[in-house]
Amino acid sequence: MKTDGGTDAAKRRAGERAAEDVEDGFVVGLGTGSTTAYAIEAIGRRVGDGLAVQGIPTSFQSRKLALEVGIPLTSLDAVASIDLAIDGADAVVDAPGSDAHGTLVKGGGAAHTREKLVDSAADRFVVVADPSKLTDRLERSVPLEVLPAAHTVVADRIRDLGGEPSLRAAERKDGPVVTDNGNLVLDCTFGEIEEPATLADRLSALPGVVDHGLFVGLADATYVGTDGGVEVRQY
Ligand SMILES: O=C(CO)[C@H](O)[C@H](O)COP(=O)(O)O
Repeated sequence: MKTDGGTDAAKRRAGERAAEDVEDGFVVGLGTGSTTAYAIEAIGRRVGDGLAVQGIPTSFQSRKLALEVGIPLTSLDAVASIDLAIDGADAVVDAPGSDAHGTLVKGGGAAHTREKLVDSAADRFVVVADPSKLTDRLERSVPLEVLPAAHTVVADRIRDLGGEPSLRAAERKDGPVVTDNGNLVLDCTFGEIEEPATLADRLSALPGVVDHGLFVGLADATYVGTDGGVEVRQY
């Protein structure tokens, strides 16, 4: 799960900076991916030093890591609120002055449905990223988690919307990626996405789509790890 060189150091800085925001007694949403993993490890170290927190994982991967580093876990239906969610992103729109500023594309790890559920339920949602994730133009493909029975129908609707869908293939298994929820993933390219909020509404309206990887208006801040430290974008 580790990446190399500067990017890995930047991810670590961002993740560890976000972990500093966790306060005693917090319920914390634990996102998925290599950048969030640094936050989870840092929270685990603070738990070892006596910090009392409860984590809500967003995937099998983040649950496994949280258990390994000693973070007590709970679930969304067992808490009244989530104080802070920390999560990574595949793309972060960095265009101050634009309506899309702070929009995310997530789901590179096929965990975006549970990530959106937890991140949107949190009082504060902090994105952790390295500089390669920042973009002023949103051109990245958007993952859709779809019911298995719906993948061909949804693919047709995506083409109707001007997109090009591709069923995500598993790397070390014949056949497709199957999400933690037992569904499939369609990665959909739309060229440049000029109005992410409009596209997000259209994708949400498609029968058979469980959720999509566009996160519009959800992030409160992005912590960007850099060579020398961490830059903070507040939204
Ligand atoms: O959305 C995600 C998983 O579904 C991840 O947060 C996203 O892919 C970023 O991962 P990484 O921190 O490894 O670059």
